[in-house]
Amino acid sequence: MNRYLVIKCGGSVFDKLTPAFYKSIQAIQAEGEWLPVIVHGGGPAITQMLDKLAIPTVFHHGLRVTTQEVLDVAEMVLSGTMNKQLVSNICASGGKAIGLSGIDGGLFTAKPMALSKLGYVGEITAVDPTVITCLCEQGFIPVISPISMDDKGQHYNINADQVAAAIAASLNGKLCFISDVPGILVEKDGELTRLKQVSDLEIEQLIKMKKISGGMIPKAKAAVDSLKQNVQEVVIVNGMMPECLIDYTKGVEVGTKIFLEEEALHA
Ligand SMILES: Nc1ncnc2c1ncn2[C@@H]1O[C@H](COP(=O)(O)OP(=O)(O)O)[C@@H](O)[C@H]1O
Ligand SMILES: CC(=O)N[C@@H](CCC(=O)OP(=O)(O)O)C(=O)O
Repeated sequence: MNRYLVIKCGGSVFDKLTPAFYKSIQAIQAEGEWLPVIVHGGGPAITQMLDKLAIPTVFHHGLRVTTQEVLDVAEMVLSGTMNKQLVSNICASGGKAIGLSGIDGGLFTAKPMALSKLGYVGEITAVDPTVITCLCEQGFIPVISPISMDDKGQHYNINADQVAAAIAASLNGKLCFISDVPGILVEKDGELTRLKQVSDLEIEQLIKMKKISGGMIPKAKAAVDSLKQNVQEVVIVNGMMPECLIDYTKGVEVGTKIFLEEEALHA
């Protein structure tokens, strides 16, 4: 039984996470059943810094078009401000957190994404989780920024949901996306309703029908990809409910659970 719980903290919810949330990460580790590993984003903070520097922000299907100057800002914000803030928040709540990016310890490598108009947006080519397992075994909580490089040393900006999926797959763990919404929402009788669970095929349809849009597109796709790479379970939950993580580890139904239709048929 593999015990890694990868928790992806979205930039959308970062400012709203309370000390109770960070304490819950530390409590999960102390309880002993799960080894927490944090992957974080920081999209809104990158956009804010780009605005300050009068550099335009362009997104294509939920991914940031990344020129060299955008890459410099993304790395500064993600591996600098965001990563250290998250590490200090966990440490202040009693946990022993340590910050890393894909570059550190050769954690994950990247190549440019096929869509050339995205610039220095990377897709992951390999993950070597050794540094994570070593840190977790020593009682640390790794906090990972989604910046990496290729074999020539070129750095890339990678969507944090994709990084979380690849890390969870390499650890054969569970994956929990913490966002600013209670899960995947769809309109039902004029009201936005949370889907308790949703299959890969339904996600494809919802994206086609534009009922899943913006940042939820890479998240939903990363969730499906991770299941195809043997991640045990994936949920999207609301970080504004600090008890959501503890509830999840106790088996309480929270957020939206993603599943593969094919596996459900054979279950
Ligand atoms: N069907 C949907 N259900 C829920 N959120 C959606 C949906 N379609 C688009 N979104 C948007 O996706 C956002 C979450 O993605 P994103 O902002 O990238 O979050 P994060 O920073 O947590 O990765 C939500 O705040 C919401 O605006
Ligand atoms: C290529 C790409 O889009 N990279 C993201 C990396 C940060 C991220 O994913 O942040 P969230 O989790 O807050 O969305 C970006 O530049 O915004």
